[in-house]
Amino acid sequence: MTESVKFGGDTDPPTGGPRDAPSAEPSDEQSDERRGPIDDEVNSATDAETEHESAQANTIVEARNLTKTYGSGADAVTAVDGVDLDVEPGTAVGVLGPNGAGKTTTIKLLLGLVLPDSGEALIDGVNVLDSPRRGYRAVAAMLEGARNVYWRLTVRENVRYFARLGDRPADTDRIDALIEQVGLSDKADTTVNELSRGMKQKASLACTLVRDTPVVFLDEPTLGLDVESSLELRRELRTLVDEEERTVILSSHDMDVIEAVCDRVVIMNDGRVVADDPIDELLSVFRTQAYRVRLDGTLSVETKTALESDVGATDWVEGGATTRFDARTVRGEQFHDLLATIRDSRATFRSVDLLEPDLEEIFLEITDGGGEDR
Ligand SMILES: Nc1ncnc2c1ncn2[C@@H]1O[C@H](COP(=O)(O)OP(=O)(O)OP(=O)(O)O)[C@@H](O)[C@H]1O
Repeated sequence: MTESVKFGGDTDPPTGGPRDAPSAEPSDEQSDERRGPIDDEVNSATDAETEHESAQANTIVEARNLTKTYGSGADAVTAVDGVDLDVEPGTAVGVLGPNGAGKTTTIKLLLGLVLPDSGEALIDGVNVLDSPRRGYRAVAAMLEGARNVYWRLTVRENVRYFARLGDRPADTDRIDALIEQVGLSDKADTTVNELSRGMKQKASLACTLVRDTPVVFLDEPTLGLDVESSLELRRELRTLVDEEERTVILSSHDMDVIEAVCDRVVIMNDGRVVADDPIDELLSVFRTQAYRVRLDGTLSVETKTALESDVGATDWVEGGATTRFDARTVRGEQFHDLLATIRDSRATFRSVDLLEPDLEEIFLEITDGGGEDR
């Protein structure tokens, strides 16, 4: 969901004035999720009392020992298990993990959409459960793709509607610019239910970004987008962080998106945070350098087997008198061993090129294979 209204793929258009508190989207999670507009929020005096004196002065999103178990007894599933998180303003944090790792539940807990069994979530120092209205003022979120937008409204009507929910409503130019940015200018006056899935996703994104909130949560933002739109979105998200100092927290299975957008990566597995590092550090800690090797000549079966086990040689391309392979896991001095092995063979080097480290390999290594269904 994007934010402040009740969502549904084919819900009626909003008829009343905008409300500025989110509600959970329709789902089978009713017993666990907060429902409906949050009318019971206490007044600002109580808000002040509940305001968190953050130990981390420079933190805009905080999770403190968040834990959530769905179901009970033999059916109990601990989706989130003691998650701590501190996010600095003006950074982009990627949340990675295999299916069922607890990413979406963590985001819903941070948004106050799911009630934790224990722990607390704070946005801009405000406890989102105690003071949802104040917490949500700082946040826009897009969960589960296009379920947040009103399908019977046009793209422009949707974006305009969500724009009005902000403290500083976007003007027509900004609305048009956002619609153009997500590549929907020629569909601006088309009702959302006439759009393709990818276009619905784009409309949903425009609605999320239009409120100019300091914090933006995006769950799988590139799902359903074509390559060009996905690249454009990465640029847009990075601009939000670099030029507007907004904080972006996104979950994605798309490693390229995470690498392109995020300063930091949180990797989850079985409801726990198993790695939380600046992206560069993560890449270098696990860096086994990868090289593409081109040879004149061919290699014996024994040499190939040795290269496969020693330096992760893979993707063999052997044609006539040439050989090409990628050595995927070359650590430090192993590079010299690789050179020596080739020199001892009948082949000679044509070229050796450094390959970019692959975040996906790192992620799979950390999560021990990444779960059954990946
Ligand atoms: N409403 C619910 N009722 C019962 N179990 C749930 C509910 N929501 C999530 N779960 C379970 O909690 C665990 C974590 O789910 P969650 O959706 O948070 O993971 P995820 O990392 O976002 O997964 P994915 O990458 O597949 O979206 C899973 O085992 C899931 O089946």
